[in-house]
Amino acid sequence: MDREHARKRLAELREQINYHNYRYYVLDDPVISDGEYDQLFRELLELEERFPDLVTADSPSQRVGGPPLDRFETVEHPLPMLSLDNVFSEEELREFEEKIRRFLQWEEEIQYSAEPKLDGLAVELVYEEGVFTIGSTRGDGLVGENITAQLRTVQAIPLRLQELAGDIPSRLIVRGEVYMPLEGFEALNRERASRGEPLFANPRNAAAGSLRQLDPRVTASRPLSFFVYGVADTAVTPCSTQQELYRWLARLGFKVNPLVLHCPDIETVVARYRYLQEVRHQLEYEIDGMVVKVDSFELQHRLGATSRAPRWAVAWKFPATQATTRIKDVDFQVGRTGAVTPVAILEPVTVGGVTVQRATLHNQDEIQRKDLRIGDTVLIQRAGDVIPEVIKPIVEKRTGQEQPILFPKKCPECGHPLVRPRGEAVIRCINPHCPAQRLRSLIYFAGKNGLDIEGLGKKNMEQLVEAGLVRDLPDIFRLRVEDLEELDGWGRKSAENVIRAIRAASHPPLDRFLAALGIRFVGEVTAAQLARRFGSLEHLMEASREELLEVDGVGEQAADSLLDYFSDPDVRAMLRELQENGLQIQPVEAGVPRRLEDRVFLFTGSLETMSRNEAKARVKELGAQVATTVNRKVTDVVAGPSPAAS
Ligand SMILES: NC(=O)c1ccc[n+]([C@@H]2O[C@H](COP(=O)([O-])OP(=O)(O)OC[C@H]3O[C@@H](n4cnc5c(N)ncnc54)[C@H](O)[C@@H]3O)[C@@H](O)[C@H]2O)c1
Ligand SMILES: [Zn+2]
Repeated sequence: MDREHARKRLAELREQINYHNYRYYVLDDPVISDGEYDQLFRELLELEERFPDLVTADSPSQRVGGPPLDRFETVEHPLPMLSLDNVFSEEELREFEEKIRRFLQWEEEIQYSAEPKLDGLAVELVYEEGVFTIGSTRGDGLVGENITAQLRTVQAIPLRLQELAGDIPSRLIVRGEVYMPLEGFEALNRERASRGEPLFANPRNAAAGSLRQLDPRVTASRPLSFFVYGVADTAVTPCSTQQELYRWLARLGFKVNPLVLHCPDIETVVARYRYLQEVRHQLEYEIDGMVVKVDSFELQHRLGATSRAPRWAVAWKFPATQATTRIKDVDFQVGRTGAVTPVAILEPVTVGGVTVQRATLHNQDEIQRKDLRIGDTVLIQRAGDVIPEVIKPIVEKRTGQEQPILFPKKCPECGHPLVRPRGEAVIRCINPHCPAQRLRSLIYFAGKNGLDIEGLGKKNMEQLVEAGLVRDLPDIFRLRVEDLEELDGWGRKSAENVIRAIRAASHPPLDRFLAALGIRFVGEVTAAQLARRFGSLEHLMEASREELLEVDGVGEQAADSLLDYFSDPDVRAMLRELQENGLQIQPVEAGVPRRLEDRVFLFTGSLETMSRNEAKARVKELGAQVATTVNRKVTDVVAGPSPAAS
């Protein structure tokens, strides 16, 4: 690019970034995702590096955040509150260390503090003689908003420091992040949607919007919390490293994030990043990366800062989880239980390295609450293995050409009229012979949560159904090697393997078999309780409504669903046929002691002697429940030997 082009592009970028800064920092209502913003910013930095004389004083690269809102009084920060430079790969992290080494002419190992990068809002808290006096936002780094009254409502912020720590400096200025736990964020957005108010794009914007409320009572009603991560001036503390500082601050009564880790070298930092990336979706709050800080205060002082960020710290961002794209159309999918789920067909977009073309819209109510339309530009999110979802429309991008999303009246698979049972959010096809439900029941029955028949995954099952070899569950047990080996891409060997796997899976214990049937409202846990209470399929099929309701975990809906299911003559015929074709259900000893009842397990990392799925099945057999995220109900955490697990 020549100079003239660069000048033009830079002006464009500055204008765009300033607009997005305004949407983000002032309105708490961004119109692009953080990942997209980071790309613009990166392009700006790269161009400015190539053409240093084109850097202007008002460039976003020279500044922090946005101006304070004039509805608040301002607070001048005694020492500037800076941003952080970003890195996006291990290579860039190592360059960061190299730069430090050159700057300091330092040969020895550099020690670090590696910390979750909390996705909230930076605040500064001033304590005079141990008493909280002034609290402010970062603002533009030099001047922030006075939100003392609002911050007083945040329970995790101590109003008075504990004196246990010995001498407290007469004036102590701490900094940290106010954040909104995910559960509270989701509840807040649901509430806002039901009142027709605009949704927050993420917990960060929700936290910022909640803190910058003129009426502190509104702030008090929002679930905010706080983690401390530094002080303005380390010289007033008795500490000489970041780690000592955290221990000291904890003794004063501050909440320090439990995942902060002291790293003796850069290798440990890298391992820690991988670890945090693995557990991030199990945390109760959102993190968008890891902050790496040089541990020693002496080195921090020698390194100093630029006008925008300290040289002794860097943010290593996680791959993005959000992006913006357009809803081209909406598809309606019929699930195993007949539920009809609207799925947005998207303009393909990459999120964290994966191309996303579809996202769930959940149900009609969600669509209405979020006010989504075909043609809308939307913010989407793909977090972990979870199905991508549409967070909200970007209303600013509407052209007037958007179309409402209309639900079909008839099942897209079988044409049967759809119904919406009273009190339910979903619309269903209740035709028990609906082909969509059949196929999905078959897939579920043979899948991981069912009999787990190796070689009969989704793809193969679809092929068998298409070839007319399987229509209903009993057909699985009628399959012969000769039928399978003829199929496209099979052959003798794989046919034999699958037949062997079917035979091996044909003696399931009653609870497993029940779960595999995929009866509505009867999940694994309920299936296990039912098996234990009734012992055999015959007894269960004869159970009355009252008897069913006596079983733990069986409510009215599950009881009705079971009665409906077992009273259907087609189902009875199907169950008989299954057994005639070689399926032998193993009775379960009624009333065996269940040693882990009332316990809730959480597994993280890979385990040594069994797979995670195996371990989960094991504890469930013993009566425990399994959680997928850290929450208050969890009683036991089983962590695999991840190198840096804390
Ligand atoms: N979507 C948009 O339109 C838009 C617009 C502007 C900014 N942004 C987002 O904001 C970022 C820039 O914001 P920024 O200047 O606040 O920088 P930043 O959020 O990337 O990093 C600095 C901030 O990290 C926070 N932080 C969290 N944990 C920390 C810890 N353990 N130690 C120290 N600090 C910690 C602090 O609040 C600090 O101010 C962008 O990279 C982008 O993700 C998005
Ligand atoms: Zn149907």
